Parts: sequence; structure tokens; C-alpha cells
Amino acid sequence: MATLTKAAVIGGGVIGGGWIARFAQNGLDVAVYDPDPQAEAKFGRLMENAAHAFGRLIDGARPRLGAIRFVSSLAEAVAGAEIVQESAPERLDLKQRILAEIDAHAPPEAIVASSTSGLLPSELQATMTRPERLVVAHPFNPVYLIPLVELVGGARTAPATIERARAFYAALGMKPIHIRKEIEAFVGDRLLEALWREALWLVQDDIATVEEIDEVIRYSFGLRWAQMGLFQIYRIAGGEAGMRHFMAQFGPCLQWPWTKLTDVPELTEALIDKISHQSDAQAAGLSIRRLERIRDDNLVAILKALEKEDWGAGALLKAYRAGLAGAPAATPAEPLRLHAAEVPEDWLDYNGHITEHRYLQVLGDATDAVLAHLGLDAAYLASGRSFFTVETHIRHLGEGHRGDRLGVESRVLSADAKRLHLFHAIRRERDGALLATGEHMLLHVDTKAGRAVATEGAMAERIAALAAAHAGLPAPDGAGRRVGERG
Ligand SMILES: NC(=O)C1=CN([C@@H]2O[C@H](COP(=O)(O)OP(=O)(O)OC[C@H]3O[C@@H](n4cnc5c(N)ncnc54)[C@H](O)[C@@H]3O)[C@@H](O)[C@H]2O)C=CC1
Ligand SMILES: C[N+](C)(C)CC(=O)CC(=O)[O-]
Repeated sequence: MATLTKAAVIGGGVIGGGWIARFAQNGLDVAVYDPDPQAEAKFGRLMENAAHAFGRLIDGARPRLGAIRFVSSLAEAVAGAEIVQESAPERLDLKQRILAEIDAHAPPEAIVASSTSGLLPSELQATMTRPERLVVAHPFNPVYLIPLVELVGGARTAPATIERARAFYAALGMKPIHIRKEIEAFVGDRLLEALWREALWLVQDDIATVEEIDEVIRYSFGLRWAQMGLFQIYRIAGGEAGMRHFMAQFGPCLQWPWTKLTDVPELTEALIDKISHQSDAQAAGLSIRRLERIRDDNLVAILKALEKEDWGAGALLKAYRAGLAGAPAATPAEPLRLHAAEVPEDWLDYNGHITEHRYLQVLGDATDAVLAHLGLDAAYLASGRSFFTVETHIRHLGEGHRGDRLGVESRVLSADAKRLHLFHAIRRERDGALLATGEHMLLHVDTKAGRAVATEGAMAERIAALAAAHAGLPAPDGAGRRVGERG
């Protein structure tokens, strides 16, 4: 479980958005400052992917979702924060200015972390009055799935800051690695850049296309790297004689040279055009959002496969999940917010509003999210138990339009051994308008016997805890209403 509870993220783009998701999914309340007026909407789309991925990765017990607030000033965001994650654009002058402002407004004991991909922490902390609390915490995209975070201290970083940061990121299911000496681009990006530089040469010299290079990687060493990295794989490639034999056999070719070494190809317009056109052809019409979903689903599958083998990033995932399962269940007296969706064109009817059955789709997905939250996962289904929805009442209260983001608040109205009575409110996120409610009765069933049976064990405990927490909330307007009733 997270060691801290209040975070601030400064800059909510690709990386800041990933941090917000990882923090909130681990129960931290997150305040965000980003001057872009579109930042919150962009984050909403990223969070949809992150929620989908986290739901698939952690299909059992999960921490409560922390609250996320976009605020209008940096000072407001960092007030009361225990960890501030700076994730603004990669410019030293800008970051120095932002870090000085964070330093002036954040509580003195807060950790100040920078997501920089390569700037030196000693330079970043130059404008800070409390430089000892600055640490580079360099993540990898998507932050909500990739575990590594490189921790790099500057000349004036306190060793205690590194240790606090290490404990904090580890508790989020991440793999913090302390890079002992500060160098530009640290370790991960040094390696990636060497490969990228060589790939640019190969494209420029018409040796291979963008797609062919990606195929070379994903059909060969890409498969090996996820589980054993570089050196251990080469050790095995040395045969029984191991690394010494490998070095003797392949060391000399470093001098031939096989590579263009460190020359950097000039990024001419022609080379940029060539790479962009080849990349467009490779994508074959798949949008960035679709590609993100494919990437995330594959990452989840790889992590889960490694988890079964108890190896590498999978062993880390296993330990993290065990920690979550062992942690006391956090069941605050507030509705669950587990499902969100954006209204696409094909959800609209001839009036230009969301058509009826799409409400049922959103409600059904929200019910699935609640069940997953309660522990309905593949293993539970395989054990021959599930839930069936046996009754539904939908009220249509407002009009949703294309592009609206919908968020669902879910409540347990009541539960007994076999029944689960749910109530969902679908709200438009922009203004909180209530568009529809759904009330549903579900039965817990033995799918082989085809009859309702009592829940048991962890499932029964989680339902009881949630029902007890929600029992303290005021009854939602419209719950139990019959069709045709007034008011
Ligand atoms: N994109 C990547 O693959 C990775 C990026 N990083 C690092 O993360 C940091 C952010 O990069 P991205 O998220 O990719 O960039 P981005 O461009 O997606 O996001 C940057 C965000 O910062 C906001 N911003 C601009 N000025 C600001 C200010 N004065 N105060 C607060 N926010 C401000 C922008 O509106 C934007 O939303 C950079 O330091 C980058 O090197 C680290 C790992 C991977
Ligand atoms: C391209 N990049 C240097 C910003 C990449 C990273 O920093 C890490 C990553 O996610 O590959």
C-alpha cells in the first residue's frame, strides 16, 4: 500500500497523466496543475486507458481510487502535498522555474521529484532553496503499467530523499533503481538512444524500413529483453562456457565496426519525411488511441505471463498483488467511481442524443467494474461462480451528446447472501449533470448447477464491507421508483 496519501502532479501530459493514474490507482489523492485548458479532457482519455489496463492487471483486491482534482495554480496544487511529481516539458529553464515555485509553496517535508528524461538533477536543483529534497524519478511510458523508475540524486540531494523516494515508488508496485552517478539521460535512455541512433542510420541508408526494424526487434530480441535483459541473455548465448566465451567470440566485432558508433545522422527534412511516411504506412490506419490500447493489453498479457513464472517484472507484480490482498480493505463511505466512457458518434440516435441501449451498455460496464472490484476475476468464473443480472430499471434524465465524457457513480443499495442490489448514476463529467440512473438486481449463481447460491469467503466479506459502507449514505433519489410513478 502507498506510504503517502497526498500527491501533486505539475504538468498533466503523457507522463504527468500516467503518474496521476498510477498515484490515484494506489489510493493517493492527486492535485494537478497544467496551464493547458485542454489538459483535463486529455487526461480523461488517458485515464480511460489506464483504468482499463489496471482493471485487467489487478483483477482482485485493489486500493480505493484516489480523488483527482485539476486546479488553477501550481501553489494550490502543491499545498499539503507529500510528494510533488514535476512532469513539465523538457526544458531546463522552464523546469528550474517550476521547481523553484514548487519549492516555495510545497510543505518543507514534501519530496520533490522530476520526471526529466535526461537533465541533470544538480542543474535542476540550482534554483531551489531546499535542494536536498529534489530527486529525479524518471519513468517509462505508459507510467501506469511500466514498473521501472530511475532515481537520480544531484550534488545537493540528501541520501534520505533517495530512500524515501525508493520506499514511495516501490509501494506503488514500481521498481525503483538508484542510478549512483548522475549522467545525462541516466541508464535507460542511454541504451535506448544508442539503438535509436543506429535505427535512424539504417533507415537513412535504405538498409531497412521503419516497419522492418520494428519487426526485427519484436520477433527476436524484444521477446528476450522483457525477461532477461541484455547480459544474462548473452551469458546463455556463450554456451556452457558462459560470458567469458561470449566476450571472446563477439567482443572483437565491436571494433570492426558493426555499428556506426556514436555518429548521429543529421535530422534533415528528407529523413524526417521518410520516417514519418514509413511510420504512417506501418500504422495502417490504426489511431494512436487504438495503438495505445493494443500496447497496453499486450503489456498486461506479458506481465501476467511473467507473473505465472514468478520472474522479473512478473515477480514484482506478484509481490505487489499479494500486498494488496493482505492489506486491510479500504471501504470508504462514498460511491465507487470505477467506470467512465466518452460518447462516440455511433452512440447517437436520430435526435442527436445518446440512444437508449448505449445507456444499458454503460450501466452494464459499470456493473462489471463493480464486480471486478469485488473480486470477480477469471479464477472466480473458472470456479463455477458468477453473478447474473435479473432485473434492471433505467431512468433517462438528461441528454448526452457526442464527445461528452460520462462518469458513473456506483452504490450498493443492499446485499444478502445471494443478492446484490446496485444503483448507478451516469453523470456528464464536464458539469456533473445527471443523465441517467440504473438500478439492478443481481443474483450470485453456481453456473454449473444453474441456481442461485450464497457468496462465500473473500467475495462475501467484500460485499458486506461495501454494503455496510454505503448504508451510511443518503438514499439516492429515484431508488426503488416504479415506472409511471410521479416525481
Ligand atoms: N513522453 C515520454 O515518453 C517520456 C517523457 N518523460 C519526461 O516527462 C516530462 C513531460 O513529458 P511529456 O509528458 O512527454 O510531455 P507532454 O508535452 O505530453 O506534457 C507536458 C505537459 O506540461 C504542461 N505544461 C507546459 N508548461 C507548464 C507549466 N509551466 N507548468 C505546468 N505544466 C506545464 C503542458 O501543457 C503539457 O500538458 C519531460 O520532462 C519528459 O522528458 C519521461 C519519460 C518518458
Ligand atoms: C523518448 N524519451 C527519451 C522521452 C523516452 C523516455 O524517457 C523513456 C521511455 O518511456 O522510453
